Amino acid sequence: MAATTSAASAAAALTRRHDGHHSVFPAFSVHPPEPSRLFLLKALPKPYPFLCHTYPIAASSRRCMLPLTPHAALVDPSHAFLSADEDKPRDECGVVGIIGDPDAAQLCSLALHALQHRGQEGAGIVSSDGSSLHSATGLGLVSEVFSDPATLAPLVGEASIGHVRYSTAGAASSLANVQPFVAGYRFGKLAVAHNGNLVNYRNLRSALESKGSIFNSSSDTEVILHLIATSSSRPLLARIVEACEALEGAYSLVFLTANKLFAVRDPHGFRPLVMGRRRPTGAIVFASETCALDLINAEFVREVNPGEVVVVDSRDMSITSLCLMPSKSRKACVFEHVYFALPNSVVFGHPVHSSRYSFGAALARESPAPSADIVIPVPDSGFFAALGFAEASGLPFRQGLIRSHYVGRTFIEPDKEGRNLAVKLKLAPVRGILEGKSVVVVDDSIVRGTTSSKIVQLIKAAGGAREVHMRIASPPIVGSCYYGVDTPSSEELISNRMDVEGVRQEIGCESLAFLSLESLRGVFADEAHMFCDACFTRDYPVPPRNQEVEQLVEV
Ligand SMILES: O=P(O)(O)OC[C@H]1O[C@H](OP(=O)(O)OP(=O)(O)O)[C@H](O)[C@@H]1O
Ligand SMILES: NC(=O)CC[C@H](N)C(=O)O
Ligand code: SF4
Ligand SMILES: [Mg+2]
Repeated sequence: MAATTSAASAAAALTRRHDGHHSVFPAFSVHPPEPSRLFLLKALPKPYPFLCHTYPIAASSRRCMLPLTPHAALVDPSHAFLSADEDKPRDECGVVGIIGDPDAAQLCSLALHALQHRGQEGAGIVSSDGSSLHSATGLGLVSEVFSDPATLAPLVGEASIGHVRYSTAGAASSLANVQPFVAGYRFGKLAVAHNGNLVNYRNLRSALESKGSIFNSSSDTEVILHLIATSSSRPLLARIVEACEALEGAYSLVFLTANKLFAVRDPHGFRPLVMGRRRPTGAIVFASETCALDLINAEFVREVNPGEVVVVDSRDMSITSLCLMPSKSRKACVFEHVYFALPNSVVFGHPVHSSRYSFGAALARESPAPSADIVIPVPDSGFFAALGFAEASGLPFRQGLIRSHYVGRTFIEPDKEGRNLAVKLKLAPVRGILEGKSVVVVDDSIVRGTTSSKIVQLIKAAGGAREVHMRIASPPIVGSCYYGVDTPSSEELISNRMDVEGVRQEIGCESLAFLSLESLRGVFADEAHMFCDACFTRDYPVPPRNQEVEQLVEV
């Protein structure tokens, strides 16, 4: 009975992803601002709470106007949004910034849709009409948050920033943590969207709180706004740089004011951030991945460089670029290429599909499976590595697992029963392809091993395969990430608990091999030292800071 209930709840939870693949976006039309909407908190019907805000820019008080938007007030505690599946490396956030286009917010929503794979907990857009900021944020997928054209309609203006969230710090289910954040400070309003994670945010927050700052969210990102607001530097650019100098860890940021868009990348360049230009209007676009540029007809111009601040002024569309932060060794996240980014994106100057293909080909050379009959990919992110494996080994490539389009990248269900069902719902074996065969199964990574062990069972029991040889197109994950990927704690990582033979036995396959670290690095050749691979090596470019800052209790 309990199992049935658990299975039913897992199925219900999983199918909530359905809308994400069949969303209908509103036509590109700019609605005139409605004066009655000023300062109007607009709560749309469940299942997802929403917020629409209009912020006057002109405010200039002697004190900073923090706290931030009063999102928390609208959170319905009874609404338990998709809690994250702790079993997976959760995706990370995606950011977008557009300036110089009359359809800025609509384009932003499309770009966020292209970045949906980077975060599915919440989405938001803030626009500027030159004097006011307008904001809409909500929990859930982009298609859910912006399903009603009335949510986008108030987001007028020719500039906007957007965010899709997967939390690294601060509760996933809290609307208060959904970005972009908007804050008032001495010289007006400022919005920010952040991809990454700050390793020293607890210390920064504690220091700010001891000076009187009041925080509205539990997200690390909020400290950035407080640092900017409390900076004594001028102009805003100098405040942003001063704030960033206090940050440790990973941050690809976009900021929006009444008439400026800022794009900033941390000095190591952990997370991607690219700049493009829309062909039809000449609008400047910033996005986490090039797939977002492609969708909105923007040409790739270049990456925002590590440590760089790019400022675009809407009044004359002038672009200023400053490398103001002290230079540090480049440490681009290699896991973007292994798993996170979409294969049609070019990340850190390398096409993702091509690096995944090369990982698979290298794996075939160093760990072949000569007795196997066919190679099958674990969809989606194992696809190109499996293709590379098959072509390098001369084995036929077959689609032996079909992936449901209605189940997202990650899914909820904290208990084992639910997880088993989740894999069953997501992946189905094709018996006609697998029956009686010796099969090489290629996936991009193993985190806790749940997916792999369930796949082996599926392929053998339901698919009728004779043998399963697992090949993983990345090295064993032995360390948690502190730079924007919410991997489980190191104790939960299966390769941190046992050696390859132990993992093989746990998964139940005939053979198991991971790509070696040397081969992973070999794919990037001379550039390998410019990549972070700490989750495979525990060689952390920025030391993680685990110390908890004592919570002060007022008596
Ligand atoms: O060892 P585990 O804890 O099971 O996690 C590893 C699996 O999770 C990821 O897939 P995911 O389903 O998140 O996304 P995808 O559909 O994009 O491959 C990854 O590609 C592996 O298949
Ligand atoms: N994955 C991310 O980039 C998350 C951004 C931010 N640290 C948050 O938790 O919201
Ligand atoms: S630790 Fe791993 S996931 Fe995190 S930034 Fe480094 S390579 Fe990427
Ligand atoms: Mg997968």
